[in-house]
Amino acid sequence: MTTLICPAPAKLNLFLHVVGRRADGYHLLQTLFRLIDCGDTLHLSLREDGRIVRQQPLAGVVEADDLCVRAAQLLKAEAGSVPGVNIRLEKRLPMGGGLGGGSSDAASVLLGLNRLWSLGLPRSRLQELALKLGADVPFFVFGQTALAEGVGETLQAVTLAPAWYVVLTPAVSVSTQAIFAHPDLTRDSEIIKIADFSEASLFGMRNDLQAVVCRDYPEVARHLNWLGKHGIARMSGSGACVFAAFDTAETAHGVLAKIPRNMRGFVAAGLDKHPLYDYADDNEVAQS
Ligand SMILES: C[C@](O)(CO)[C@H](O)COP(=O)(O)OP(=O)(O)OC[C@H]1O[C@@H](n2ccc(N)nc2=O)[C@H](O)[C@@H]1O
Ligand SMILES: Nc1ncnc2c1ncn2[C@@H]1O[C@H](COP(=O)(O)OP(=O)(O)OP(=O)(O)O)[C@@H](O)[C@H]1O
Repeated sequence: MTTLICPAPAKLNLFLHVVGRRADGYHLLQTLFRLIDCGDTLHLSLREDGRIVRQQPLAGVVEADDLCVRAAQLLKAEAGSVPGVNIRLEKRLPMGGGLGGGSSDAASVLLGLNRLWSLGLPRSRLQELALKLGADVPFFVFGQTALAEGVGETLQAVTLAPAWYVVLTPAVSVSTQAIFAHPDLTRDSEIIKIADFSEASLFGMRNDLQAVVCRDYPEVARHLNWLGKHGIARMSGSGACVFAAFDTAETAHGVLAKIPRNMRGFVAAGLDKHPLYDYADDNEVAQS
């Protein structure tokens, strides 16, 4: 049986500013996404009967809501007749962790099936489909460090220096929807000119979701306080995970080695390209 093993790397939001709100309630953001070399793994095996089958349960997520299954169904609706697939997910990323695990799984299914089913869809079309699954999914299909605007669908590639991140994973799950709906959330950060962005300006930036998450989840505040003693600590996405960047792997591992016994975390390197980047074509003509 043909099986593709597809990594689904996590992301960090190196900053995240909420700059407005759309009529439909979705928030307008400016954020800097970076992939890291840690994530879930998907096993996609070709079936011959056209069915999309999830091979293991996922805690708290019924099959119809599973972003992996929804991504495969979306691609099937786009492509028409397809062979079918068995989807097995090795889940490592915390759910509701702000690392984009579910979004990355969905993007890896889109990219993986584009290859497994020989669809030849261009990246631009896969990004449009990705947005139907969630605001973070287009970034993973884009597959490079990116400044994002809108709800996350307008993406511009940027180059960053190599970095190693200490990521702490508080044992709480934060609902993205609840944080964006929070009455105390500030939604009026000044819009930055993307052309003016430089890596040095990251120091003055923030995650606008962090204050409300810290108020409702003291565990997130505790992890930020500890990490803040060793570097510039910030929350990723809508939390709960927090991170700090270091110039060398050794420094990052040195900090991780000191974490208190009642905290968990890992070190991951910044990734410049998605491992499945080549599974989508950037040449629009390729589709015919
Ligand atoms: C916080 C981030 O992770 C930053 O990258 C994303 O903005 C969230 O992206 P995501 O997890 O893919 O979120 P979605 O699944 O699209 O949205 C979950 C819920 O969060 C709210 N939501 C999400 C994104 C956004 N820009 N504004 C919102 O208000 C909406 O109520 C939505 O129903
Ligand atoms: N395959 C999947 N993996 C993880 N979560 C899924 C999946 N399918 C659906 N979900 C739902 O999506 C929710 C968000 O999961 P995810 O792991 O992407 O959170 P997150 O890291 O906080 O995301 P973000 O950074 O985008 O806010 C989960 O709580 C779960 O209900």
